[in-house]
Amino acid sequence: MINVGVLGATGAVGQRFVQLLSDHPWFNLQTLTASERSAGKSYCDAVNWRLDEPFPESAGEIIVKDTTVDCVKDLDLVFSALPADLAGGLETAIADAGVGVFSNASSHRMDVDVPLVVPEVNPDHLGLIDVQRDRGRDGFIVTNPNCSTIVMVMALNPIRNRSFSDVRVATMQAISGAGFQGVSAMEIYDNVVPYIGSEEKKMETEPLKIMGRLDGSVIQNAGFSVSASCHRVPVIDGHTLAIWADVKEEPDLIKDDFRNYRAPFSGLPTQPTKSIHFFDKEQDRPQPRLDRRRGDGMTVSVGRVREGLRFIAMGHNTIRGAAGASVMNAELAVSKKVL
Ligand SMILES: NC(=O)C1=CN([C@@H]2O[C@H](COP(=O)(O)OP(=O)(O)OC[C@H]3O[C@@H](n4cnc5c(N)ncnc54)[C@H](OP(=O)(O)O)[C@@H]3O)[C@@H](O)[C@H]2O)C=CC1
Ligand SMILES: N[C@@H](CC(=O)OP(=O)(O)O)C(=O)O
Repeated sequence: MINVGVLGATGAVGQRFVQLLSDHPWFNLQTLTASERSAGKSYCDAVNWRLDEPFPESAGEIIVKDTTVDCVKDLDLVFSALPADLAGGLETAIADAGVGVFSNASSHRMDVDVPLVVPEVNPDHLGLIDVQRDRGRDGFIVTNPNCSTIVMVMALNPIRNRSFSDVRVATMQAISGAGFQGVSAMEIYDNVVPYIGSEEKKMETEPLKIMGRLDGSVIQNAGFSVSASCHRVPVIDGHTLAIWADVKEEPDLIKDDFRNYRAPFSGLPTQPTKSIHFFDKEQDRPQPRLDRRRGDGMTVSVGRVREGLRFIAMGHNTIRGAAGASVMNAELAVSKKVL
């Protein structure tokens, strides 16, 4: 077993990590950290459990620690669900101390030697870990993308060999994406908020790195551009995206791409049987309430493929878009014997 910890274990993403790791076949969940407000309490007393899954009793008696390098330096790896303003310095220090860091936070995503990985899309980018090691780092940092970006690149992946240069996307993002303190009921009930800070820039830059090519020790960005408009809607979990791409081929060929898509590997514990669920006939799918739990929250659903090329993609933002993505990245790294 590989000994792991979760940083920011009491938050929206941290709770998902604890849920996914409390009974994991490869990872032994040893350490949970949060702010000094939670430190010293048992996890069951510190956390306000808000997931639609039973509380994992095996984690309940773990004493939550303040988030420091010292309290995780003896672990093999940590999963980070820290706020981005804290994650930058702490993740660097933890990786330098010899621990593998799998992070959800945005702080290191665009660092030139840090892989920004979606396992089905760019597994080879884990090769950047060697670049970190070559410059003397004992541990390493691997990041996963922004939750809307993940859904988009998963949906573009089956058609990546069709040539496109211009991608446009409008998002309808769930409330849980803003974290537990993020959006008040007065703001979101009976409403749509057409602004999510920094989200559009992330969606316009991260996909180019993820779908780029690892050339020696450098990522060559993909050769398309993205224009994004991001919106918060009154949905608890599940980000829905309307995507336009300037693909020339007929929609029937593109439907075959989605229908026939298979992940390039199999057997990781968190990997869904189907990475993409394609709605061939139903005109009113995917929908977050009906489709977000497909593949235990790890499947991205695609539908309404029309000429243009226009289609809809939807995925669970705190599972496929965050904690599940990071756990699967770690499983991929273990399977590639990176640890
Ligand atoms: N929500 C989502 O869908 C996604 C989130 N992310 C990223 O994941 C990260 C976590 O997001 P989310 O879970 O939504 O955030 P939350 O606000 O729900 O949780 C924040 C966590 O960080 C801890 N924390 C806060 N301040 C400190 C501090 N000073 N020192 C140590 N720990 C602290 C909190 O502990 P305490 O309870 O003690 O305050 C809590 O465990 C962010 O970087 C976010 O951008 C990425 C993709 C998707
Ligand atoms: N901003 C995203 C969630 C998030 O925290 O993303 P990032 O890790 O890129 O800041 C949302 O609100 O749905």
